[in-house]
Amino acid sequence: MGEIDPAFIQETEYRPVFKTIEADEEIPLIDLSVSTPSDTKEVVSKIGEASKKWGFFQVINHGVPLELRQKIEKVAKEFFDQPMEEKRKVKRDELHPMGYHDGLNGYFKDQISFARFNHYPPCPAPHLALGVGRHKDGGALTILSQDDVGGLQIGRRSDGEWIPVKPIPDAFIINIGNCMQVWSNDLYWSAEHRVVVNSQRERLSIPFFFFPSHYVDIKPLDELINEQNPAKYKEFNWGKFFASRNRSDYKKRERENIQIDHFKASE
Ligand SMILES: O=C(O)CCC(=O)C(=O)O
Ligand SMILES: [Fe+2]
Repeated sequence: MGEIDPAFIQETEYRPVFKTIEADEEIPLIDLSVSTPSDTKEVVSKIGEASKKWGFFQVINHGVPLELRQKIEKVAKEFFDQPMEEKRKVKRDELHPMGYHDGLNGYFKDQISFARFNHYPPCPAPHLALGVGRHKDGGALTILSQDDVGGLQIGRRSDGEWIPVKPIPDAFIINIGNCMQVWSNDLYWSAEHRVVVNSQRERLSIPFFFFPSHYVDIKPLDELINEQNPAKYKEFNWGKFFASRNRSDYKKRERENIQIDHFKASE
């Protein structure tokens, strides 16, 4: 285990505090197996409640074959086990904010959704650093596969307390992104989250970010808006919002990343 890259060292106020968090609450675990219409109704209602209260939930019995997931994890591990100079060839930088990116022969021409492979090596100073700093996912929805190591924490909607997300074998974590929060006019919540690291074990996670097409303009849905519930956001263009977030990821020390709060109607 070598030196810690200064880019990962957090300002004092953002460093993780390793107190034992009494898990007085956890994000909901939702079983997606249904056999009757009333089961479906119940699942839909649980997803709605979880999206309001937490903006995060885990699902089991999702229908994605375990072997497929294991195959993807194996390939990811092979990639991260390569020498650093090989991996550097696909490094993200300001000119190539997406790093290595496969356009899949244009099959997803208007689609800008993508999967990311996050690798967190053991860290010599977990109390100074974060694997991923606090942020909200910008898109519509994220589906995250994590291994059994743990480290993801989410800011509870009610009080901002950091709550760990327990690894559950073969579950997927689903979280609401910024677009969904705006479409629902703040009914559903795009929760802040971060990743703490540890000095013992490496960790792998694979989020899939569902994004609208770049030309889509985002605003609260008309059917949710009325005099009692006025639009809480001004319209903004998703492609521009995303591009600007991507660029400012590389300047985070100088400038705050653009957030949906900047489009609040009252401002
Ligand atoms: O590694 C994780 O558990 C979450 C990563 C994450 O939040 C992200 O890539 O946006
Ligand atoms: Fe995230």
